[in-house]
Amino acid sequence: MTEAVHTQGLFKRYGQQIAVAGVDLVVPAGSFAGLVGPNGAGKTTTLSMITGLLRPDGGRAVIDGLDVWRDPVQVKARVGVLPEGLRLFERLSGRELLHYNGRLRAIPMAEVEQRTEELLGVMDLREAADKLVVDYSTGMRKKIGLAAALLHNPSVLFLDEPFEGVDPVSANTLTDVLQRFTASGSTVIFSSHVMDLVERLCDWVSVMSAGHIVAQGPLAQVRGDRTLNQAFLDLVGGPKRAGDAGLTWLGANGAAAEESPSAGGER
Ligand SMILES: Nc1ncnc2c1ncn2[C@@H]1O[C@H](COP(=O)(O)OP(=O)(O)OP(=O)(O)O)[C@@H](O)[C@H]1O
Repeated sequence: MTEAVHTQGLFKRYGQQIAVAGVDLVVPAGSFAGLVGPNGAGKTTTLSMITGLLRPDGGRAVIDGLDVWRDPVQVKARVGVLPEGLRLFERLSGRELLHYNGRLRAIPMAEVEQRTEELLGVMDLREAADKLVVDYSTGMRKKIGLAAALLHNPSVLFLDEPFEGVDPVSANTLTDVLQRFTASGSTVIFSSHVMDLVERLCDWVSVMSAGHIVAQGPLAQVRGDRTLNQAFLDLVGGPKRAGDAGLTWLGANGAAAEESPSAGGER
């Protein structure tokens, strides 16, 4: 198995809080891989360390055989990233943003222009191409961010919650683009909370909980004879029943209103 990504003992601490507690993540080349885990499991911190955005306190991350923190320039040429809390140049139009990214990547201008038009078309952003990014909707921002991440044809694409805020039609478009991308041997790694989506798209899954990888492998192996959602709940230990947390007062409006003297019919 050729590995697109692997990490060894990746570790990050924020004060007393251990966010990532020695993660060995493996993703085979050509996979459509899902990184799943509950809120606060350490997914974003892990992806940030693997993509060279956040320096680990320990361990190493390797992409296409290159150490992310020793060969940062070579690694960054090979990866595309759609990070959480995407920051874009708001005063550029969508088209200008893609041109700018292409020039940053030293792609010849004629090539940049051709790729830009194709990506704008596929993402259904042609009509909005000359609009400033500041005026884009959440879903449009995701799509232009993904287009920017794809423009240099990376070998590995990292996406943090790529489908959040994206309408179903656009989500289908994004899915098509990403499936075409992996079919040609490139690798997609995305984090998500939407188990149905991960189950539908991914052939490889890594499950994180409390800073650790608790399961990892081909989808069929991680899922077993359960749905991925059930496997996830079994692995991370959920769900908590609302009654356990109290909340006896919640939703009692009708009953309270009937019992309340001020609501009664005595006048
Ligand atoms: N900059 C920071 N400073 C302090 N603690 C942080 C910081 N970033 C993350 N953490 C903590 O690290 C842990 C992992 O956070 P992270 O954002 O990686 O989780 P996640 O799995 O991506 O969560 P979510 O699904 O909610 O996005 C959490 O406990 C979080 O509070």
